[in-house]
Amino acid sequence: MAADTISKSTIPVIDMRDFPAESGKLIKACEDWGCFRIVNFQGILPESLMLEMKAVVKSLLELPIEIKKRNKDVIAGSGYMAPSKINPLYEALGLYDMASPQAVNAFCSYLDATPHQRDTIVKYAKAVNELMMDIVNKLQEGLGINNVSFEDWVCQFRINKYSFTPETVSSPGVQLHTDSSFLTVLQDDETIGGLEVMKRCGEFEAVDPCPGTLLVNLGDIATVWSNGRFLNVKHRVMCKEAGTRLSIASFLLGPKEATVEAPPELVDSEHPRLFVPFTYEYFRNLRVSNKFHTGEALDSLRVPS
Ligand SMILES: O=C(O)CCC(=O)C(=O)O
Ligand SMILES: [Fe+2]
Repeated sequence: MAADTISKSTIPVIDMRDFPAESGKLIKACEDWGCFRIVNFQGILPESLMLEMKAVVKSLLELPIEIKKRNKDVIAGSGYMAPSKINPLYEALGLYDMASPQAVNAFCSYLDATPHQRDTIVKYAKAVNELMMDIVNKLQEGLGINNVSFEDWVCQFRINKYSFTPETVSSPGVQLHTDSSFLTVLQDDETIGGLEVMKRCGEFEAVDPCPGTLLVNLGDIATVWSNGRFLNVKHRVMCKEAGTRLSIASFLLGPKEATVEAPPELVDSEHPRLFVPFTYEYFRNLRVSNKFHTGEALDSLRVPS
């Protein structure tokens, strides 16, 4: 797909087959927007697998609530989220550590998944992880950084369902937030829109559906790792039309045990280290226990100036 056939929206579009030519545009997208759409990644994640995964997600989210409730948290907020007072139109299932066969097995067993559904989840997780590694390597090349390995970083899935009706038009689907992750690969709905990203100036930009492409959002950990260069994009979902919106978010969270810190290439006397090193687990607990949704957790982790 050619980059210039994509939507009216001005969100940057990155052609994954056109590197290093797209490198400057990729880094600028991370700095100015904290998000971008990617095209031409089908060699890693074929469209047929994206559609198959969407069908699996749809049937899992249609299970009776008693079954969905068996998908318990492994870390704060990683399991089933029922519709709530704050987000009554929204529910989600989650799989923490999608690269772990035991974690995938537990998730599938609790939800009585069929062998075909399990197989699709495993294939999708592997492809999305490979795509994430491709993206982070392109980011590193763009910044002139070598040798940082992201292989042991934990990945989490969240599959989201929004039940929109004519009566709920203009209501929020999911409240304004940043992702806690380094980056999020989002397979959004093919037809039902509603996602909005906040630009640096504070205005919202609608992210229109664009089947066969993926949206990449940068989260709080990207801001820390890039020593403040990358924007942790704030975003929300609004009900714009009646219909069911289904999205699949795959989060590259942080290292399993090591601390998150900017690589030395991004730190010098003109760019002093902005954040103290911390583990992802510490950060996640800080965010969840204080109900920090839009990056406020980063404030208390700044190096005193
Ligand atoms: O459903 C969407 O499009 C957005 C989901 C999202 O922002 C998230 O899961 O963090
Ligand atoms: Fe998000």
